[in-house]
Amino acid sequence: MNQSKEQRILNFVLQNAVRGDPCSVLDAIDKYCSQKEWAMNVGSEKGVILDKTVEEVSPSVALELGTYCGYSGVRIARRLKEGARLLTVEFNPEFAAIAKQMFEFAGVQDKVRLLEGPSQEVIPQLKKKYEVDTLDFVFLDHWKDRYAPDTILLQECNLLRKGSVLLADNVIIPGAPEFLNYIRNNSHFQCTNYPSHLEYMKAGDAMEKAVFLG
Ligand SMILES: O=C(NCCCCCn1ccnc1)c1cc(-c2ccc(F)cc2)cc(O)c1O
Ligand SMILES: [Mg+2]
Repeated sequence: MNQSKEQRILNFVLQNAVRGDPCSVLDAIDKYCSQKEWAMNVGSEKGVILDKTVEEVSPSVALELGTYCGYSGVRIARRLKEGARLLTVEFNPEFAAIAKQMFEFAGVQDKVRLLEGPSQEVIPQLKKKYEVDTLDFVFLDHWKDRYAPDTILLQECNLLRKGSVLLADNVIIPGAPEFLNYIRNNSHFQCTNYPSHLEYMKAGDAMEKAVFLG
């Protein structure tokens, strides 16, 4: 049975990166996906925006919606302070299996908890089942038509506190118009747009940061 693209990405990392070195894992994924096969990792250019936001927030508890192969999960986890943790949600079991191996190879598995399932089912479980009080940082990178409903769900579940930071990938390509419309017209959020480019391509993309004002 021939391999999936995601399996090929993982194999390239296992053969070309250094076990326990998150940066070498990120570099290997970026090398493979820019030279061999495009894949929907946030990539190195938008990755810098992600890095700076994580450093700024210095979250104790971070949530990622849309794990994929684990690229952004490794990117976030490598920047977390001692004792901080990342919860990452993936709907697709094949992607989740790849990401789990990616986290272990990168050596960030103790900081990352991979939750398999639809975000609309996982989010309401975060407080009771995963012992979350509130979320300091949320990276949205899953189905683009889920960004707005899941942002509403996070509020309904009292998972955001004054100062919680949301960062959304792909608000230009593929685009998240409903989310932008919702968040930019909501007085409880302070929004900032970060123009960039689609991962590994010249096409324009952007990330949107939204700070919850309580
Ligand atoms: O669809 C994307 N991500 C969600 C994948 C499924 C998430 C499943 N899931 C996980 C948890 N809950 C649900 C995505 C797409 C593109 C893209 C851009 C241009 C193009 F021509 C084709 C594709 C670029 C990205 O950066 C993306 O993130
Ligand atoms: Mg994305």
